[in-house]
This record gives sequence, structure tokens and C-alpha cells, in this order.
Amino acid sequence: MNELRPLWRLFRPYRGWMLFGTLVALLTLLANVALMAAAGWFLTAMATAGAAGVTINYFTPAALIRGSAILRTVGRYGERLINHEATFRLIAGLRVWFYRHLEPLAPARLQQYHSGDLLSRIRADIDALDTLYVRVLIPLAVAGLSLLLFTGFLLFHHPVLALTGLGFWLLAGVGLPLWSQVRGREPGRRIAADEAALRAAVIDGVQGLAELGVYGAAEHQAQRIATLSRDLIAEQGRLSSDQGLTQAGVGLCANLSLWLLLWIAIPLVDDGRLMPPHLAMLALFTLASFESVAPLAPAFQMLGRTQAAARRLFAIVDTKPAVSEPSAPSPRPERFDIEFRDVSFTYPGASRPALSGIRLAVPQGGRVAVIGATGSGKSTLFNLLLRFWTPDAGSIHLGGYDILDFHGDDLRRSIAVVSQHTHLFAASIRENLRIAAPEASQEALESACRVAQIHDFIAGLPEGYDTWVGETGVRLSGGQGRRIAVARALLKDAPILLLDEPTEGLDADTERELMRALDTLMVGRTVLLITHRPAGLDWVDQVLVLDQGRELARGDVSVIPSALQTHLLPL
Ligand SMILES: Nc1ncnc2c1ncn2[C@@H]1O[C@H](COP(=O)(O)OP(=O)(O)OP(=O)(O)O)[C@@H](O)[C@H]1O
Repeated sequence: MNELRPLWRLFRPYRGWMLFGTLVALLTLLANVALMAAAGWFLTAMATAGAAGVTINYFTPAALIRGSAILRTVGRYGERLINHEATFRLIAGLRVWFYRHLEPLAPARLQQYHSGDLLSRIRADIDALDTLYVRVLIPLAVAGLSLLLFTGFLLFHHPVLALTGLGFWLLAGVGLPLWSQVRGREPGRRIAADEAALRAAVIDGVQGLAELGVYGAAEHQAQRIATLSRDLIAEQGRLSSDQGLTQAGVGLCANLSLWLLLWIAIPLVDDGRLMPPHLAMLALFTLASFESVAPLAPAFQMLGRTQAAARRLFAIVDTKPAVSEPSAPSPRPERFDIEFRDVSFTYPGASRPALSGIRLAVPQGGRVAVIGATGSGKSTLFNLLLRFWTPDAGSIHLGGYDILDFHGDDLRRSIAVVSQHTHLFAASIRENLRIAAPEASQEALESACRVAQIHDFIAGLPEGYDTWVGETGVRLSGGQGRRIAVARALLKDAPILLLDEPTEGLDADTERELMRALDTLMVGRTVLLITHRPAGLDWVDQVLVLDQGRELARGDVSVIPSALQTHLLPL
């Protein structure tokens, strides 16, 4: 249960809802039990009075029965309404809490997780936590309070009856739930893991459908999904059969308790210490009272799943970000000259450094191209400047301050990135542009798109700026996506521009057009350009050549070694 302890803190804002929900659930349960007990008493009393030819007051019990029936119906509706509302609020709160912890971990600490696994944690694991509230906390509180009242009620009639009732309630409300919790722990843990693996496999399968089709691997992926589904169903089957057993166990407890009650109470009726209508009332009361403990066994069985979900969520929430924010950040940067001072960095688990002893000074408004073979550390330079990772040795300075002294948001507000991997969200073109400047007017969007040479294309679409770009922008070509990225960078209007192979994969005409757009974008900004292309090298003041994380050469274009000259793709 240790995994669940930190959750209480998260549940605290919903205490009022929980209390209200518990109260309504308790009233509903009591109304149901009262209805059954009063009906038992009433029917027997009427029958015995009729047989004896005496009249009794039937208004009061009839009113009690009607009142209980109405309260039970309204209560059930109200209970669901309140508890669903509370659950949805709780889940919404938990999602925000989880996302807040997830954000600072991106991208460094999240690269070990599959996106399907993260999705599974955000959705299914958080949903599993609501089990704790609706299926465990409320039923536990209701069972505890109602059993106190029920014991008092039986004690009022006879202590032995109270002892009998209590024994069976405890067996059904404590013994069976503990048994099912122990039995459910392992399958619950495996269900959480299997569900995550299945979701990841399905997402992988759908996203890679084209590749699977081309390489004839769809059947293999389908079999993998089928195996995972079978494992999941087998675990769920195990839980279901245990659930059936515990439900039968609760029913058995109720019937044994009824049988024992009759065995004890019938002689009391014979002795005249108990009236016949009271016997019928106690019998029906006993049967109905087990409604209070019946939900506990299935709830405790689900605890294994809930604990596994909490463990998986806290594994992420408790992860320390790769870069922690300074306790007293420097004011926002005001100058935008960049300096790498003897920077070295090795990715966790990598066998060799991605960068070793890099020195680079870019004056404000200066332009530097970083070139080198694949894997030479070019993108790592950007990752460190964006503070996604921290250098192992050396430091990076912006406007004279170590970038570790800035708040990450302030630092990144000064930097715009255009890369070959522009992420477009499954939203309209307008929304995709507004990511860079949420308040931008339509005129500002259009003017940025004109400079990025994409406005005419957008204006020609039937839905213009409202055109849906599809998941990850599949409805736009690579070149169009790149131009949207340029428009975004223009809208952001940041003083530093990082260009990571912005023209990679584009044909010569598109590249030329994009370069024209980039030319405008670069004006007045400090620019770092990673490129495999000669296009763009004319615009830079300095070239830094990297080789396996080390500086190989630096200067003008002439310093590029001939081996790399051939590596640069001609237009
Ligand atoms: N997130 C990561 N985790 C572990 N190792 C990484 C990670 N990113 C890059 N590397 C490794 O660090 C080295 C430098 O990678 P980097 O991406 O900086 O090279 P690059 O010059 O940008 O390559 P490319 O031109 O192919 O994009 C490579 O050996 C790469 O395998």
C-alpha cells in the first residue's frame, strides 16, 4: 500500500466531494436495508394481525417503506452523479499533475520510454487510480459506518445475534477482500504491464503500417499483438474467476448468517422474547446488510492493478530532470552572443563522448555553420544550447551568463529552431502557427507565411488557414512543413536562430525557395546552422568542422576538408 500513500495528498482537494459522496452512499444503503427490514416486519405483522383479527396501525410502517424506497432511488441516482463528478474532477487533476511532472523531463529523461507507454500511463494508469476513490475509499467508509449501526441494531435485539452478524460481516468484508487482494496482486501487476505493451504494439503497428506492408511484416506484427492480447485476456480471466469466487463467498456468508440467525432467533420467538414480525424483519435485514460489504472484495482485488498503476506513474513523477532549474535565476538574457567554453558531453550509456572540448564564440548577429559527418555531434551542440542536457565539463554562455543560470523558459524564449523534423500537430494550420505566438493576429500569421513563401499555397486551399494538417502533418509535404516551421520561427521573433539541416530531403527548387525564406529569417539574428549542403554556407561568417565530437577545423569555407567537401551534397 506504500505506493498509494503519496496519492492521499493529491486526493486532498476533493475531500469535500468525497465526504458528500460517502454520506449519500451511506444514506442510500441504510434506506435499502431499512426498506427490506420494514417490509419484513410489515408483511408478517399484517399477516399475524389478520389471522388474529386485530387491527394495527399500518400508516407509519407504510410511510417508512415508501420513504425508504424513494430515498433509495433518489440516493442511487445522486450517489452516481456526485461520485462521477468527483471522479472526473480527480482524474482531470491527476492528468494535469502528471503532465506538469512530465514536461521538465522531456526530452532527455523520456527517451527511454515508448510513446505508447507514456500514453498508457497518462490514460489507463491514471484512470486506474480512480478505482481507489470510487471502489475502495467510499465503499470502505460506507461499510465501516454502516456495520457500526448494524451491530448496534442487532445488539438492541440480542447480543448473540450481534456477534453472529459481526462475525460474518467481518469474514465477507475483511477476510475475503484480503484474500482477493493477495490473489490479485500479481495478475494486477501483469495486467498493467500487458496493457501498456499491447497499447505500444498497436500504436507502433498503426504508425508503421506502410513499412510493415512494404516489407511484408504485417502478419508478424499482428501475431505479436495477438499474443499480447491472449496474455492479457488470460490474466483478466484469472482475476474474473477469483472475482466470481469472492462474490459467491459473500453470498454464502449472507445465507449462512441468515441460517444461523434463524437458528438462534426461532427459540427466542418460542420463548416469547422476540415477536414473529421482528424475526422476519431481522431475517430480511441480515440479507440486505451484506450489500455494505459486497463491493469490498472486488475492490481489493483491483488494488494490485491500482498499485501497479501508481508505481508506474510515480516512476516518472519522481524522476529528476536532466537539468534542474536554478533557485535564483538570472534575469532574461539581453545580449545574444553565444560562447561554448571547452564543452564536453557524453550521453548516458554511450561508449564515447558526443562532444569533447568544444570552443566556439558567436558574436551577437554572427552566423556559424557547423558541419561534419553523421554522428559527429552537431545536433548535440544544439541540444546543449537549448539546455535539454547539461555539459559534463565546460560551460555555455549567453550574453555573458552561464545558460544554467537562466530559467529554462527564459532561455528557450530567446531561441527559435527550424529543423528537418518539424512536428506538426493534428490541428489546423492556424493552430500550428499559433504555437509560436498564441496571440498573433491573422495579419501577422499571413505576413509570416508570405515571407516563408507558403501563404499562396495556404490561401489556395479550400479551407485556407483552417485546413486540418492531419496527424503529424501527413497532409503537407516535407517542404511545406519546413516552410510552416520558418513561419513559426518568424512569428516567435527570437534573437537566436538554430537551423538543423533545414533543407535536408528537399528537391533543388524547393530548397532554393526555402533558402530565400531563411535568408529573410536570419536578418539581425545570431544564427547557428547545421548543414550537409553547400547552400547557405555563403551566408555564414565562420565554419566549424566536427569529427567524432572534436573540432577538426574552423575558419571560412576553405577549411572544409576535401573528404567532407564531397560529403556536402551539390545543389
Ligand atoms: N539521445 C541520445 N542518446 C544517446 N546517444 C545519442 C543521443 N543522441 C545522439 N547520440 C549519439 O551522440 C553522437 C552524436 O550525435 P549527434 O546527433 O549530435 O550527431 P550529428 O552530427 O547531429 O549526426 P547527424 O548528422 O546524423 O544528425 C552519436 O554517436 C549519437 O549516436
